[in-house]
Amino acid sequence: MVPVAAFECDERKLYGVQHHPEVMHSTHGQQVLEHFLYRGAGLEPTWTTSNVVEESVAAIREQVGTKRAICGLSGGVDSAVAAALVQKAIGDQLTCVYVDHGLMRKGESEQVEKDFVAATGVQLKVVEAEERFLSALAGVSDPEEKRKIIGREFIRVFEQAQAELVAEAGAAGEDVEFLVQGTLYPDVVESGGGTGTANIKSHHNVGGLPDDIEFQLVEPLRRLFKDEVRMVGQELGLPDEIVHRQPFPGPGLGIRIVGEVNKERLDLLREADAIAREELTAAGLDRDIWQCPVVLLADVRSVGVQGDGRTYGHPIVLRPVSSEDAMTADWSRLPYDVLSRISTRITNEVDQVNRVVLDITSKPPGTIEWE
Ligand SMILES: Nc1ncnc2c1ncn2[C@@H]1O[C@H](COP(=O)(O)OP(=O)(O)OP(=O)(O)O)[C@@H](O)[C@H]1O
Repeated sequence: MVPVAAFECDERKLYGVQHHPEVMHSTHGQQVLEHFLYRGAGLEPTWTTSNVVEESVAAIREQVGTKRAICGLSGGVDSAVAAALVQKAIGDQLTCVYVDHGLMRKGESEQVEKDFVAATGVQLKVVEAEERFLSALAGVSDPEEKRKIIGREFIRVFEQAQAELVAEAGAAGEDVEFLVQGTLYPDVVESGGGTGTANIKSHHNVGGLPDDIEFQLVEPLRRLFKDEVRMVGQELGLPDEIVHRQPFPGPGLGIRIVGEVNKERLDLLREADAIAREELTAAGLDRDIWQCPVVLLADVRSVGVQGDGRTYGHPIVLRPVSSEDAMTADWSRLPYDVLSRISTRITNEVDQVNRVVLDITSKPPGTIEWE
């Protein structure tokens, strides 16, 4: 971390550094970089969230003009912040679409439908599609099959909503030409840096948005990293639950039920997951863990004893992990008393669950999600 050489060059000093000051755990890494940029290279620290917001708003207005735009909201940070920025720039020229597939966690649809709308004033079209998704998933337990079905249904539903909006706007003599995407800088790098009219991130869990769409993209987060996106979200006054949401897969709880997915099982899992999240938050652990999938082993039963009787119920798995980038992960060493509270509450409060187990596998070999 110590500078190993300093050259005179163009009246400014260039410092050579021996290792990776940008990596979060490098001691004094931040200081070394600040020194290099502000003193060595003579740059000014002008990056502030309010500058970023101002500049993005101006750029979006310039790009979209008087046309209309749409944006799919997933409940995740990226699309929420992207939508909030675009809303700030062009107001009611933007319409957001939220597909409620019935696979969200407890309270998440309300966060999008009520809290996000209240914080931003955005126009939102909600598509209630729970029944459609659940009937498409009926009888399916293979994980890949589930993902495909959810992705396929999502695209169909989204396309339909999109077509309706385009038709409504057309009837009013307006054009919908833009689609807002929450593409971040790492996505840009990953996909080779190109820009243009579509090729939406192809690694999407949900299957992504349709790739034959004829919209121009508005991607206000293209130059930001995740932590910067959260800062911008905060600056825009978005609810904490959205800004600090941990990663959650597009197919939602559909891939956290090992076995067939149905409403009853989803409700059980929603309860168990809500308890785990509540206790982790109460213990102040949200920022220490990367995410904590809660999984229902619907195809497994074990014997238990609750009250006066014998039970034959399902196990719930807790999968708390620590990670920097989700490529590798380690299981989080959560305090025993926190684990104990979660276990006691889940077995007491969630019907048909008589056992809570902890997943202590790192990634690799185990993935973060079970399916
Ligand atoms: N339920 C949904 N309703 C409407 N749009 C959605 C929904 N789920 C996903 N999308 C759209 O598809 C994009 C990709 O979905 P994915 O779940 O992979 O998101 P992501 O890349 O993790 O970003 P985010 O943080 O926005 O969720 C989202 O950014 C959003 O625009």
